[in-house]
Amino acid sequence: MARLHVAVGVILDDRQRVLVARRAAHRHQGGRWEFPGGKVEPGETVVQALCRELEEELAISPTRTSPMMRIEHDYPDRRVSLDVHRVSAWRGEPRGLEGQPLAWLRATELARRPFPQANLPIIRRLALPPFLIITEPLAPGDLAGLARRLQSLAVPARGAWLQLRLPDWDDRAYGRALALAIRTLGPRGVDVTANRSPAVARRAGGHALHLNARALMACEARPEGFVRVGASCHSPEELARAEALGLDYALLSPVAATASHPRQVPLGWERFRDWLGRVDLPVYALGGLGPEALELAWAHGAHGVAGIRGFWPPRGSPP
Ligand SMILES: Nc1nc2c([nH]c(=O)n2[C@@H]2O[C@H](COP(=O)(O)OP(=O)(O)OP(=O)(O)O)[C@@H](O)[C@H]2O)c(=O)[nH]1
Ligand SMILES: [Mg+2]
Repeated sequence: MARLHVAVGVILDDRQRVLVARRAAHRHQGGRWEFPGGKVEPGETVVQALCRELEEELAISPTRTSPMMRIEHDYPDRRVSLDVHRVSAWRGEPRGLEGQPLAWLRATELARRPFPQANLPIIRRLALPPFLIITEPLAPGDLAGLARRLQSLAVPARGAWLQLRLPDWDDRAYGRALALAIRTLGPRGVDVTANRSPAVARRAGGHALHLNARALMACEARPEGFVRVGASCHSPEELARAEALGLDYALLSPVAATASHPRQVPLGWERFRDWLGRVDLPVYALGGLGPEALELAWAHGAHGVAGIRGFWPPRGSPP
């Protein structure tokens, strides 16, 4: 059975909602929801096919696309290869030209609708927000200062999570900081990831864990008891280890020059794209980048942007 090559569009608005459509009952995987798209015709590139399908099905013309992932899936009656691209800008107002119902859904809402089995990796990937905000250095034990900084955080409309990175704090103070961050940011929709030993993270109520490159390379297996585990990487070997351990994401740095690590040689975007292309893992670009770099990061294969300075208001500015 020949594999069907399909161009699939993850159409994202500026609040990170995704446009989905319901497939007509009589079609393959009928009645389920889908990301709009269709078969790549002979002689077409994937992006050309995607643009044609979105014109035919939704009356929109994509003006900005970026590669997101590729999925091979075997149904009992059909083998498909989904070439998934983000669509982050387009001309026109989407309409269901084939009479198909449409809906704009947040990542958390996708999981509640029936999708074809092949789409599950897309839905899992969209559950990771595009921004990962890392805490700035802070005087050890200064919980009041941390509370003020967390209050001042302007959460991007596309969604973000926070990595609590306080390497100078001892375990006891770190545990209190983690509990405080979860309490403060949880209600604002910002998930908090601990950058500490699994035991300290668990004791403070943390459910997501981040490993630095040294901890990653020392790990024999994925740490247990966390809904999400990721790692900092600076080389293809470290990325390969993160993938082999079954981690959920990686940070790859430094993409550009940074004030916090002035002696490290930046990777540049071309090497960044080359390295992340060797693994099947969502990778955040880190190093000298702020939220404005998101489209550039997407264009180079990244899942999103991680950073410190570009995400926090200047110190001393009004809350
Ligand atoms: N468009 C789309 N197709 C998907 C998704 N997930 C998935 O398994 N598929 C499968 O990919 C195949 C091709 O998609 P399609 O039916 O949209 O193809 P098309 O627009 O060219 O339609 P046509 O068959 O009416 O010519 C179908 O077997 C479909 O079940 C998805 O999210 N979007
Ligand atoms: Mg279609």
